[in-house]
Amino acid sequence: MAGSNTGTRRQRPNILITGTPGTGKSTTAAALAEATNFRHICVGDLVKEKNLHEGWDDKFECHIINEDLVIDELEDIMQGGGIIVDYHGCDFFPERWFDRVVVLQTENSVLYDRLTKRGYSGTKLSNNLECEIFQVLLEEARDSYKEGIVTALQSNTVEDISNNVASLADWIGSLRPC
Ligand SMILES: Nc1ncnc2c1ncn2[C@@H]1O[C@H](COP(=O)(O)OP(=O)(O)O)[C@@H](O)[C@H]1O
Repeated sequence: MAGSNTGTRRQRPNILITGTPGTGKSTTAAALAEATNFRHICVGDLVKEKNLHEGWDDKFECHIINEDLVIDELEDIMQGGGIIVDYHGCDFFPERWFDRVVVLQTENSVLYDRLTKRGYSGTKLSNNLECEIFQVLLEEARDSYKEGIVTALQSNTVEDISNNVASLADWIGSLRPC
């Protein structure tokens, strides 16, 4: 049964897809949601849509997320299971929300191309590349969740996306009651 890691009674698992910006979280989460009929929640979009922030950070060129508001917004939704959350951070979510935490990783030259295409430059570009080089999100995930539920997956090619989605969909299928 889903939720066995957390002691919850969810019929379907919740999955967190995290990683440095540009590693393919949204693309992977959307494809997995389509394959499984799960609901994809992109926390970055949610923060903008529902104003769950405290303004704009000029230095890092992003919204200053209000973590408490995000948790309040999602708490009830997460109880039902079947949610795929994507966000470039993972240490502030309640541990009990997730049955599986996936950290996407991308080779630096590939990530550089993706981020420059997205218009990142200067400090924002170098901060994100460093974040990937030093595996900041993998360490954050390992510090925040039980070892057995954290998986690092490569996300360099379109084939990687298909393989990652297929293996996560298989895992979800394997949890379904007979
Ligand atoms: N594994 C991959 N192979 C090829 N292109 C990818 C891959 N992952 C992401 N991309 C491309 O990189 C860009 C950023 O992907 P996105 O899913 O928005 O990343 P994130 O949500 O982690 O910021 C998109 O143009 C997407 O199509």
